Amino acid sequence: MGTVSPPVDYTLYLVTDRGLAAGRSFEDIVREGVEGGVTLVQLREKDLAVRDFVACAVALRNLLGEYRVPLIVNDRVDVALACGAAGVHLGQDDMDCASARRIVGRGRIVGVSVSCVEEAVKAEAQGADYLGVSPVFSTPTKTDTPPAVGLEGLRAIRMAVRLPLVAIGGIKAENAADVIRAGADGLAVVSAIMACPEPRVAARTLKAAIAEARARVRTARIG
Ligand SMILES: Cc1ncc(COP(=O)(O)OP(=O)(O)O)c(N)n1
Ligand SMILES: Cc1ncsc1CCOP(=O)(O)O
Ligand SMILES: [Mg+2]
Repeated sequence: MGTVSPPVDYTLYLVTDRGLAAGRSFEDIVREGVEGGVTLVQLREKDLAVRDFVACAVALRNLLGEYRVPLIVNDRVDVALACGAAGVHLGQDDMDCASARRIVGRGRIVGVSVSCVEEAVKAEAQGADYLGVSPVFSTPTKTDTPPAVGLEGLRAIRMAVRLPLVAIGGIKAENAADVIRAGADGLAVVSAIMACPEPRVAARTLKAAIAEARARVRTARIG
């Protein structure tokens, strides 16, 4: 398993999509999300030239540095290294986890998207730091995905691996408790914060839902 210091808080993971900014400043949305309780941010850019991707990543890393919130870069190991990000997130069609680990070493986070037990077990064996269980629910934000794994699929992956699990896909405050109960350590969201007119409130609401669900899980374990 990869080791990262200091420990990463996966509780509320904001994955960016500037297409959802709707005329607002992308940086302001991220800032408000962080002020509302986002604990980790992933820069997800699909259309930027690599030079612009790096520039954007450096700017975001500087912004997040004010709050001591780590930055993860989606898809690109080179961009993650170039901007001094805390880590990189890789899907099943991106660079494989073992190769990425060889490049970034032990001091950076490598996250891997998984949608079944087999992928989860493999990513754990290859040294991933966390898994993005993806998608838990189908979502208009990303449609080129495997079928949604649902709460049952998430539970099965929880039983199979020890790594922190971040649930992504269709996560909202309304289903946050179910997802935490099914075994997620954290929730990753795009539209629930990026498309919300009040990102600070959205983050706060999600954070409260997670805290309450965790407290209930703890109580149920004791009782
Ligand atoms: C936390 C997290 N989990 C899953 C994904 C999806 O990654 P991937 O399958 O590579 O798809 P793209 O995001 O690259 O379109 C993610 N980005 N973050
Ligand atoms: C990036 C990504 N990977 C799997 S689903 C998804 C999008 C999640 O978006 P939303 O939180 O708006 O459902
Ligand atoms: Mg990817």
